[in-house]
Amino acid sequence: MSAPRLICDLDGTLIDSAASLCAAGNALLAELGRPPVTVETYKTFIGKGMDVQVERLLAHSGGAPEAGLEACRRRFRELYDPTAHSRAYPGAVAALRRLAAEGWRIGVCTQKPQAPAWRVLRALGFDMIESLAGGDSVPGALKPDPRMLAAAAAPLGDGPAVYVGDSETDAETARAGDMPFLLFLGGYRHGPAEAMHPAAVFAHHDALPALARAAAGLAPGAGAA
Ligand SMILES: O=C(O)COP(=O)(O)O
Ligand SMILES: [Mg+2]
Repeated sequence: MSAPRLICDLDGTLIDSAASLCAAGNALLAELGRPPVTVETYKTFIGKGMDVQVERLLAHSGGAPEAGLEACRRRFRELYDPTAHSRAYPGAVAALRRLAAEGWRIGVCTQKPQAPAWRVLRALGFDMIESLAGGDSVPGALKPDPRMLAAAAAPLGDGPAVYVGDSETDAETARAGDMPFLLFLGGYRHGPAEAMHPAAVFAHHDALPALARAAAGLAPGAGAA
């Protein structure tokens, strides 16, 4: 059988990155002479990519400044350091290592541009990731466009594929891409989990390998070999 494939969202699923995004947002606000926002507030801006985050942040803090939205988006990218204040969720690296050792092929599908996404994955020990589709991978497409999921999955062969994410956008992406969806409850979703109709939910990444096997239709403990 072809190797099973696990496609993972990044922010709020593999890494807790809200503090690093919030730090860039607050540095931008400081340059504009505006007061900072809390990480909890910043989490409500996450889900549709960095450009939308900046738009929502500025709308929250008084509207687009004279410099213009595009200039602020560019400045945000310059200020953003994906490795500062980011951490892997407990057990996330171990869960993916375990699946990779069983023969799974693993990719990432994120709204974050590819360069900072690869940087933070390498910095936090996700060396089993083989493919990545980012916000700048498919021209004009962000999740929930299923071309994003296809771009992450295609380099990994043609085995059964499962998508794991944390947000409403991820649930829609999985539906559009016709993949079973596993929902991590500790990320940045904006509403109740039930409304997203996941195949399964988990609160700690220790649970992920068994849920991924079940969602891919594999026997418990079975790998690709
Ligand atoms: O950038 C965002 O808004 C969300 O990023 P993600 O797709 O990695 O969760
Ligand atoms: Mg996410």
